[in-house]
Amino acid sequence: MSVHLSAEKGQIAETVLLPGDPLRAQYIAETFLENPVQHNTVRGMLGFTGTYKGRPVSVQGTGMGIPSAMIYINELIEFYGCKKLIRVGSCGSYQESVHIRDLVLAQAACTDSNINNLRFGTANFAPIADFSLLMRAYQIATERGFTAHVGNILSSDTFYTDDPKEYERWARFGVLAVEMEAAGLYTLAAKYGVKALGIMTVSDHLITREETTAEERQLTFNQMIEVALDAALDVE
Ligand SMILES: O=P(O)(O)O[C@H]1O[C@H](CO)[C@@H](O)[C@H]1O
Ligand SMILES: O=c1cc[nH]c(=O)[nH]1
Repeated sequence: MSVHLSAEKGQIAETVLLPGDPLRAQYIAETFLENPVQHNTVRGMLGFTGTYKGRPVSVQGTGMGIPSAMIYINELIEFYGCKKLIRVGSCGSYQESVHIRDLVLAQAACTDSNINNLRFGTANFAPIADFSLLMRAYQIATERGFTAHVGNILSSDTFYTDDPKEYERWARFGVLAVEMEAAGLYTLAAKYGVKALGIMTVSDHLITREETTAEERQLTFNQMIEVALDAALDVE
């Protein structure tokens, strides 16, 4: 076991889906995986391993925010040897053209977190998705008629902001949506030379103020999961 995960070495697959919400991890395992076995309950951050179309796949909750997610991602890569990590999360839209329940495939992730200033000082590192996973995910989404947007997102350290219009400065530069983990995932994937992608479903809209329910965020978003699983299967 690693510091925050109780699985034995070899019990977690090379491909891992990473929802922030541990109950979404359970839903994914029970809905999409064959023979899922729970491999983690430490801190209630549920993790499962099963098969998808006969191939081993794990799903591990990461909690909310870059610091929490990076703990799990670090241990998954360093201790368990995970090689394809796909975040399946919710996000808030920053653009009129990106509607609730649409998919956002994060080509890159800006951040207001200090994680990379700690590494690179005043220089900026650009956290980006694995191109093969990104391309395949986009192909699968469009083949199935899902609405998918590819572009830049913001991984923010804050969910609640003092200024409700703060999103405008990011939106002006084409940022599609906000969530709280992808920049951390992409940074660690670059550091360790593994493949990563963030696929998010729009759960709420910063401009129109439309939103999905907590139950939807926990239990639905099936299009995103299908795209993540099939893209992972198709990319070596
Ligand atoms: O739905 P998840 O995957 O948790 O993702 C988003 O939702 C949480 C905030 O409500 C943050 O973790 C954010 O990134
Ligand atoms: O981090 C997030 C996730 C969903 N919606 C938001 O506004 N922010």
